[in-house]
Amino acid sequence: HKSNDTQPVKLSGADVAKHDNAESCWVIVHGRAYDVTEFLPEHPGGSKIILKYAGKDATEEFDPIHPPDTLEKYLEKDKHLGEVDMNTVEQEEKAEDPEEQARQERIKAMPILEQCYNLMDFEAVARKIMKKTAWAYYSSGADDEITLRENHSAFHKIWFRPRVLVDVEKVDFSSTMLGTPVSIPFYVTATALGKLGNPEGEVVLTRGAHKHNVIQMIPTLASCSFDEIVDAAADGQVQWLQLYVNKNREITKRIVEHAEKRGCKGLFITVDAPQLGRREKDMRSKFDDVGSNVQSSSNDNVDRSQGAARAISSFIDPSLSWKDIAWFQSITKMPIILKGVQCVEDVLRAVEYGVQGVVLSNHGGRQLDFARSGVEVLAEVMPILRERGWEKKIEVYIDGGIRRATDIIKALCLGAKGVGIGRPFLYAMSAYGLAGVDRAMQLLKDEMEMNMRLIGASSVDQLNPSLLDTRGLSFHSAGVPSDTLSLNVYDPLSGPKEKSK
Ligand SMILES: Cc1cc2c(cc1C)[n+](S(=O)(=O)[O-])c1c(=O)[nH]c(=O)nc-1n2C[C@H](O)[C@H](O)[C@H](O)COP(=O)(O)O
Repeated sequence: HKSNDTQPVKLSGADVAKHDNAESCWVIVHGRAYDVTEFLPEHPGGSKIILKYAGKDATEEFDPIHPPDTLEKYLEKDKHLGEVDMNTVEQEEKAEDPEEQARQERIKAMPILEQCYNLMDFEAVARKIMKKTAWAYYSSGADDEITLRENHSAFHKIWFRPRVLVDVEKVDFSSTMLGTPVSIPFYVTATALGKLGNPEGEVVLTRGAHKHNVIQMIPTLASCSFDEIVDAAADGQVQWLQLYVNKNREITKRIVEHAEKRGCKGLFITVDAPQLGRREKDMRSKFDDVGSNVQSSSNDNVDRSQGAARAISSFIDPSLSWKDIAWFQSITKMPIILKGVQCVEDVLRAVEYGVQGVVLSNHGGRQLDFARSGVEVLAEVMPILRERGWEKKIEVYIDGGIRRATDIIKALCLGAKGVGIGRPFLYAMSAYGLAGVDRAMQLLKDEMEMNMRLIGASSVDQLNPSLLDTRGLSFHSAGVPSDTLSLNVYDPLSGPKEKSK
């Protein structure tokens, strides 16, 4: 399309609308048209979701799931059809969606930020005001969400043995992680699809992490591109990379080398997700979102019924194993940390393979249900590392269900170097943007100072196992099922007989 003054003529909405089927499928993203006909069968999210926007503007659906450079990177240049005159594109009449109207009303009535006094308050607000699909993706855990809930309740099985008459006038809860000084021993863990909750996505977390001098772990499956997230960091701000290992090792090598070149100070290889877990809230909401036609015999070659998670993770390599560690050590100088280790045997192997750290984690309860909480595994691991004199050989982190500074203190008393926090910052960002993330981090710092003072510790190196009573930690008390049959026929003891009349 060239006009006589060699300015490319923009495509019209009508030009694009003609290509609205599987035989010829054009979509508009950010004002530019793309021919995705040949790409349809390869789309990890299946062809149906693209065909829903065939001949139309797909920007709104595209943005939360795809980093902005996706089309640049993965769609051949001859499929880039050029600019569209957006004035000629018919904007979809959004059918009045009562649920969306109700959500908008809830947003108008949402509490002001100052009404949030702890991390769970952000979850309460987010649950009310987030889009259903976003809430479903962030909040869901695998299967019956037993581990999701156990992550939080495990901390309720640990009690403090505080010491008194310790001078706690000055409390310093700063620490270091992989050699980087941090203001408080938590980091923002990797959580995918940040733009589902906030249109700016992960860069909001970058700014919050900078403001509070904590580390951000950049997710492989971020909505923002890796470079956008690194560019959003301030000079000297430390970030780590969370890596899902691709079946195509060349792609993985490129990602790791690029991350090191851009200054990442840690490579966190996710090892608990050879396949992403079945998160049923996410799956259900995905059905509503694209209509149940996905249920029909969809000819796409990807099972989209697994919700967003499965759709975006078909590249992950389930063959990853201990023999690959040496290869990673050969392609990067970054410290290597295995994220998602869940028993002491694998921590000992990690030490033997020479990695610098592990995160004891069950992926926020989103992977194997009935996996134990990170803090319970921590209590299993540290005494054995100490027994072998290995506790200095490796940095041990935990994540999952950390919602209070007392959770952080319990982890550090048991020997963790620090903790990762996921959902609370997603909810804070989704409800209140950067101000929300800032407040959430500050609330944790305020709690940390008070609780360190009350436990009788003025710095994190004073936190030790003697300050805890962990005897209840490994009990997973489930009520004995009631014995209904015999109860029904059982003849209870009867008390003293009344006098006969
Ligand atoms: C909440 C959440 C967690 C995800 C996450 C996405 C969300 C919305 N995603 S996921 O889509 O694949 O499951 C990732 C991810 O990209 N990579 C990863 O290593 N962990 C992922 N995690 C796990 C995360 O890094 C922590 O292990 C977990 O969030 C800690 O639990 P809390 O959320 O309770 O703090």
